[in-house]
Amino acid sequence: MAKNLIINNIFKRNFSSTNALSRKINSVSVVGSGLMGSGIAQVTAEAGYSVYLIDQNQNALDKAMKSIQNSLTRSTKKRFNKEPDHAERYIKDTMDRIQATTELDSGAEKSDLIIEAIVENIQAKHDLFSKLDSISPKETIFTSNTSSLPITEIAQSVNRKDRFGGLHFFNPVPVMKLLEVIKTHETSDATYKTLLEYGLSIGKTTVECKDTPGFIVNRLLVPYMFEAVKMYERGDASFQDIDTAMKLGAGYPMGPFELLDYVGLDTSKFIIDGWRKRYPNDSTFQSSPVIDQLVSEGRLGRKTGEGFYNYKK
Ligand SMILES: CCCCCCCC(=O)CC(=O)SCCNC(=O)CCNC(=O)[C@H](O)C(C)(C)COP(=O)(O)OP(=O)(O)OC[C@H]1O[C@@H](n2cnc3c(N)ncnc32)[C@H](O)[C@@H]1OP(=O)(O)O
Ligand SMILES: NC(=O)C1=CN([C@@H]2O[C@H](COP(=O)(O)OP(=O)(O)OC[C@H]3O[C@@H](n4cnc5c(N)ncnc54)[C@H](O)[C@@H]3O)[C@@H](O)[C@H]2O)C=CC1
Repeated sequence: MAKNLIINNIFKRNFSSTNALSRKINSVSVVGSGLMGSGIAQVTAEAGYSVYLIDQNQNALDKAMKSIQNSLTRSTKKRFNKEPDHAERYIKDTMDRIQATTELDSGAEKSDLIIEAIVENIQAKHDLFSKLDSISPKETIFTSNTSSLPITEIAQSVNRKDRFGGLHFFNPVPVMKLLEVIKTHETSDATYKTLLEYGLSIGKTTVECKDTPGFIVNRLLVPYMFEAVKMYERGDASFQDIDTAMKLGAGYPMGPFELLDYVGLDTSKFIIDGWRKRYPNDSTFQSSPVIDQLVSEGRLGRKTGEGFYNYKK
């Protein structure tokens, strides 16, 4: 009941403010098939869209398709508990809706919506979007799943600034219910409405965000996580005890170090390095010698089997 009320209120708020017509989305390209892109492709395909999952790296695509299959197996086990045939068909139908490819053109030429989930680097994102701008139909809407870069800055590389917004998902995408939908000064009402509708169609609860640093969640979460790292680096507490304290004392599902490993230490480093450059006088974003060291050793967290914790055992 309470959940429906919240969703209804979100509907009212979202749709009362504009008469703009949204655009129908049939086909979605997700560029970047890592941790986030694979989850975004999965939930989009589960909602019935036809999905192109695009990556420059064939191994990453193979790994993504395996992880989607595993995730679907996990979630359908409970959902279709007494109907294993339904579960099997659901998984097959969902997988069949996803086309994995290294060819950017093949998806971009046919998609109504493109969701970018590549590495957190402004130059890489600019290079990608300027290519996409030249090959995609002019109506196609572009979005970024960036954790920390301003959407307005990413959109500088394209002409269609009215058809550009942010769709910020949370990890693990199939489980986390929130979707931050970001509007820049140039995002049109029709584009924004389409993005909100897409979010609801994949079963997420949407929140409306301005293009402010870290949007809502990361503006609060990133400083907290880096305070935890500094506490550990000062020797005030072990990282294991900080995790235990925040789980049992503050009710978080994961402690900050477990979460850093879960997000990926490379991505976390990209975020903090980027914010330090942008806000050089803010001590919150000082570099972390411990994270720099782990990243230089290739210990990137769960995805490599080791970060603060060891997952290989
Ligand atoms: C600079 C610093 C860095 C900044 C970071 C910025 C990054 C961003 O831009 C934004 C982000 O994403 S921040 C990260 C947000 N995510 C979190 O905080 C996750 C916290 N952890 C959790 O919620 C649970 O531990 C979690 C849900 C993960 C696991 O829950 P449990 O510990 O209870 O474990 P399970 O019992 O195994 O799972 C619970 C239910 O979830 C299902 N599940 C888990 N993973 C899944 C997956 N990958 N695919 C499908 N289903 C999955 C699992 O099956 C289970 O379902 P039920 O059996 O139905 O309950
Ligand atoms: N890891 C997390 O918890 C979250 C990350 N994000 C954001 O999502 C984006 C992706 O993050 P992750 O999935 O964690 O990264 P990841 O490192 O797991 O995956 C990135 C993928 O992009 C591919 N790639 C890189 N450049 C490419 C290009 N030019 N064309 C095609 N593919 C390319 C790589 O081969 C790799 O497979 C970043 O912007 C990150 O900030 C957002 C929310 C949560």
